[in-house]
Amino acid sequence: MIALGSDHGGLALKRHIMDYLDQHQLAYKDYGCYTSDSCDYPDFGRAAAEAVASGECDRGIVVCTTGIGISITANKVKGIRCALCSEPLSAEMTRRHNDANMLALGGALIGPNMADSILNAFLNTEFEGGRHQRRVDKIEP
Ligand SMILES: O=C(CO)[C@H](O)[C@H](O)COP(=O)(O)O
Repeated sequence: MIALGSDHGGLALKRHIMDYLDQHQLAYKDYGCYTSDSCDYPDFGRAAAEAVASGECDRGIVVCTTGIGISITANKVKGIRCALCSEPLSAEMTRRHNDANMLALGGALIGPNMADSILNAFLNTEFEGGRHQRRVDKIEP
């Protein structure tokens, strides 16, 4: 189960991501926002991140205009490792090395084809463990 969250600036890309997940028969829960009315990204980034941290969802994907504010928000939740990615190699590497459990995207920066490439990498790459597990264990204060 994938937790989704966005503000108004990420809503269009989040809707594209929902289509992608539907096409790949991957289940998701949308923690808002639900309309294009101006809203506050921490409300929805935190809700999605808490769903991942609690185990209710396995991974999360969050979107705001730049992806920055909503990734900062998600990373304030204990247990969340949210990676802001603008190309697929970063998405692959953050899974392999950081065991990222959330992905952040910028709705104004990422087109649909690039989003699909990033999603393919994020959702289909396994954590390598080993020395990377030791480092991930040191992240939480
Ligand atoms: O990217 C964001 C945060 O990092 C927000 O989407 C952005 O700040 C929203 O701005 P506005 O209210 O002007 O649409």
